[in-house]
Amino acid sequence: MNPVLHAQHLCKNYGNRPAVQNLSLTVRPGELLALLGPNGAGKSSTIGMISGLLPPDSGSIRIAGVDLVTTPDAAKRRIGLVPQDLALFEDLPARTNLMLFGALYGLDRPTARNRADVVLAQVGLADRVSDKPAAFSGGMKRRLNIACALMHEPELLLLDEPTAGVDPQSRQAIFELIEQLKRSGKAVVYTTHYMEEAERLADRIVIVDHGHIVAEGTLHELLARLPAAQKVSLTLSEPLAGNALQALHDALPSGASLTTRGPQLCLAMADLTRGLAALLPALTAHGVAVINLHSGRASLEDVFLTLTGRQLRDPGAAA
Ligand SMILES: Nc1ncnc2c1ncn2[C@@H]1O[C@H](COP(=O)(O)OP(=O)(O)OP(=O)(O)O)[C@@H](O)[C@H]1O
Repeated sequence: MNPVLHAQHLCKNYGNRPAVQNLSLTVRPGELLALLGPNGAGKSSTIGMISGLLPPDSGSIRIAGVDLVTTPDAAKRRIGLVPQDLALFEDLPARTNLMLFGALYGLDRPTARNRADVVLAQVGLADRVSDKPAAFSGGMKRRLNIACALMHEPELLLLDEPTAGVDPQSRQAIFELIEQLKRSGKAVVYTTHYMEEAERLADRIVIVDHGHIVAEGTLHELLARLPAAQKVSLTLSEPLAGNALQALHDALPSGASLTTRGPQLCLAMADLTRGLAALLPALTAHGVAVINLHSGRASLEDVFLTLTGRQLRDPGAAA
């Protein structure tokens, strides 16, 4: 199947600051590619370039075979952009909002009206056609924002952090909508810094950091790059002092990876039983008790940590 998005060697600098460096992406019909990275990684700049809003300094972008740089109008008709910041007219009814977007994409009035009702049903807002976004919840506004991008039936959908600030119920509705769009053959690029979203929705994941691709593949392929796909998380009675942490590192067999965040301690290694047998006595020796323990498989967070030595998510950020 020919790719809907074929972007190659994209570069973007702001002044002297490189934001995106030699980044290439390919997405096929029915495929969702998650662009995952911490704040400032270059996700929005990438979306800006592949939506035709931000000219790349270099590189090429083809949308369903159409060159976005040399024939922007024809290429943009195939793209639906859902920007990170809501782009809605708060005091106009939902259907009017959609019809305005339809007009922007060149739909005539009867077609725009029909499409508005179709997409409102798709995003679960069929009973709110005459209501204004000003009276909507954050999640409902997000869903209407997505509906706007679907008016002209684009082949490529670009979603820039579409669940920012939404309640769990709307988040679930957005996930189901995206899965339905995928099934209908849309190609989707989805930026997020929530690894759980990438794990749930993505067919392929591209992890970016400082404008570079640091890893890409399916979730399975990315996890397979880790030295240990199993881990155990412990909640301690108190955070470890620096010397205690060093002592734990010294006590562990080689190949073990130990990370801490406040009173949370995470151990990953191929043979967890051997690791725990060394770790637990060392904790006791430092007078630290274990108040909770659970084991699980490694996550994209661990992939990022292994590749960059840093955490994907700002430890202070809300989930
Ligand atoms: N208009 C701009 N002018 C100057 N620098 C910019 C501009 N937009 C982005 N940057 C810088 O480019 C880099 C990449 O930013 P970008 O917004 O693309 O990242 P992001 O991964 O989308 O981040 P976030 O998750 O916070 O939205 C950052 O260092 C940012 O400060």
